[in-house]
Amino acid sequence: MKPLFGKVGIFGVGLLGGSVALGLKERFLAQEVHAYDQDPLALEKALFLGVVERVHAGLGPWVGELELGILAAPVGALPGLGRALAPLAHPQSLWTDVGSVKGEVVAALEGLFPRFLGGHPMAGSERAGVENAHAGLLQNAVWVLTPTERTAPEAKERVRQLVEALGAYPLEMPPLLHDRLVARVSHLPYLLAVALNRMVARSPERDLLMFLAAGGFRDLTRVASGSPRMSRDMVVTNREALREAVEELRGLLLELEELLEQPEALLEAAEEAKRTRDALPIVRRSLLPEMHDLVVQVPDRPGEIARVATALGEAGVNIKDLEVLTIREEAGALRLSFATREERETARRVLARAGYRLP
Ligand SMILES: NC(=O)C1=CN([C@@H]2O[C@H](COP(=O)(O)OP(=O)(O)OC[C@H]3O[C@@H](n4cnc5c(N)ncnc54)[C@H](O)[C@@H]3O)[C@@H](O)[C@H]2O)C=CC1
Ligand SMILES: O=C(O)C(=O)Cc1ccc(O)cc1
Repeated sequence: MKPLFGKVGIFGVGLLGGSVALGLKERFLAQEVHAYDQDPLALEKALFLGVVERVHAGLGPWVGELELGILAAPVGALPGLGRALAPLAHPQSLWTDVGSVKGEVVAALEGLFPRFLGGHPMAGSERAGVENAHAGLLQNAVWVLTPTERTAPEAKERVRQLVEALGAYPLEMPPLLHDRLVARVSHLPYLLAVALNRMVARSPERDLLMFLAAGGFRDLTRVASGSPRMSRDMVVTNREALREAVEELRGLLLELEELLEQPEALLEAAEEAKRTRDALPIVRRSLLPEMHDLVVQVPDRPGEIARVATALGEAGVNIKDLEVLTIREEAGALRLSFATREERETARRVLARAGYRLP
């Protein structure tokens, strides 16, 4: 059977580029996957890890052989990369990107390639580089696509096919709406993570603070561990929308500061926050069908996940998703997801009988 695409090129083979390449490979979606990166070490790793078939340290005639090109370098590098690629690209070739910001990027790229559609997979991790890439990163992820009046309908159809074939859910919206929304749910949280870490780093009590930082600080600041260059480009390129979001947050913080003198009103705010947070479907999997979660406390020692999985397996209960919630060193918790309420209740009984604590 013929794969969905002929030769595919990945431009910037880091966490995202590598994950797309692995998805193409695992699902037999491309005849051959080529990669270009400005960092020779990234290319070496991509080849060594078997993420792509061919690597190129420079752009050249090989680009003209591609049916599909995917730009996966940091947002600030995308327009320049596009300008270097456009004269080499086949006129019929299809182009897309995975950049975290769409307005400026789409405006720059859609003028360069006759068949272009901007994209942004809402999936990621706080680890950078191709060595952390895996196809599962994109599976079940919401993948925003940002067509404009200039987008060729057939280009849109082909990129949608790509996204669906990679196991993700395409969601269309205009580029600027995308930027306003992700400013609030992704870029502002990143900036906050930088601010919180900066507060600790600059404190004369830095060492003590580091020692005391528990789950809350870690959870809230996780995204600061990602690629600094990628994240810096993301917030700078989306600065207009982000400024608005920062302004909104500033107002909210002032409001909450005042509520410190009104405990009843603050309790209401806390309850509202809990309702909102608890209603998030499943973090990073927002358009998935409803899942039924169970959190189980486990001692931090070898074999615990296996014991939980075996107990459930023997009872015929299928675990659909699993997340390790590393809260403390001596104990942690697992979030287990099941397809049905019945399976979750069976799991609850099985694990309680096996002596596990279910908070
Ligand atoms: N990290 C994440 O969680 C997510 C990132 N994105 C977007 O994906 C893109 C890539 O980010 P990551 O894979 O996380 O970063 P990364 O740092 O893991 O990989 C970026 C790669 O691009 C290469 N690169 C930099 N400048 C280049 C240039 N001018 N030409 C060719 N290659 C170049 C780097 O050497 C590196 O190998 C960014 O546009 C980012 O906004 C989108 C969704 C999630
Ligand atoms: O790890 C996470 O949860 C993230 O939120 C990472 C991330 C970084 C950049 C994006 O454009 C999208 C997601």
